[in-house]
Order: sequence, then structure tokens, then C-alpha cells
Amino acid sequence: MKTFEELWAELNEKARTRPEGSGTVAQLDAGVHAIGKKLVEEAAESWMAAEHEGKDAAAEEISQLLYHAQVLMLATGLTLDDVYAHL
Ligand SMILES: N=c1c2ncn([C@@H]3O[C@H](COP(=O)(O)OP(=O)(O)OP(=O)(O)O)[C@@H](O)[C@H]3O)c2ncn1[C@@H]1O[C@H](COP(=O)(O)O)[C@@H](O)[C@H]1O
Repeated sequence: MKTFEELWAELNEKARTRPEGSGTVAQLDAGVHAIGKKLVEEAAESWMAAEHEGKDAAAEEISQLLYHAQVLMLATGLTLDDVYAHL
């Protein structure tokens, strides 16, 4: 298990070191348009899971939604503080 901030630190390190086989690096190389499509896909899957598949499935889909939101932030050059400033 990890927190949102721990995942953010891990993804920043992946972006910096670009290890072989990292899905995050592949996503970043694919660009904002591709990342945005994944984000929307995970949002829809979160909605469907919450409405039809129960709490466990919804939690899993929402975790993927948060992951892809972080990848989009990385690709855009945003920091956590940039986003938290709007909460
Ligand atoms: N938390 C996640 C995470 N959540 C979702 N995903 C990716 O998001 C996609 C979710 O896809 P779906 O479930 O919709 O299944 P899918 O449509 O078959 O997936 P694709 O074929 O579209 O890739 C998968 O490609 C997952 O790999 C994640 N990929 C990585 N992480 C974490 O990010 C960290 C860095 O990962 P790497 O960069 O791969 O080392 C690690 O701690 C990972 O656990």
C-alpha cells in the first residue's frame, strides 16, 4: 500500500531515471494526448464500477484514476502544490 504523496515521489523518480520497462516512462513518452485518453477511460471505469460493481472494484478503478492524474501532472510539469493551491 502507498499514499498519494508516496506514489507521486515514486513517479517523479521514474521520470527522472527512466528505468527500463517502466509503464510510467512509456506513458510520458506517449504524451499528454494519450495520457488524457487513459485518464478519461479510468474515470469512466471508476463511474461504472461505483454504479454497478461494488466498493472493491470502485476503489481499484479510482486508484488507477489517481495514478493517471499524476502521470498527466508530470507530463504537464505541474507540482502537487500547483494542484493543492486550487483545493
Ligand atoms: N499505480 C499504478 C497504476 N495504476 C494503473 N496503472 C496502469 O494503468 C493501466 C490500467 O489499465 P487497465 O486496467 O484499464 O487495463 P488495460 O486497459 O488492459 O491497460 P492498458 O493495456 O491500456 O495499459 C495499466 O497499464 C496499468 O499498468 C498503473 N501503473 C503503475 N502504477 C504504479 O506506479 C508505479 C510505477 O510504475 P512503473 O512506471 O510501471 O514502474 C508503481 O508503484 C506501480 O504500482
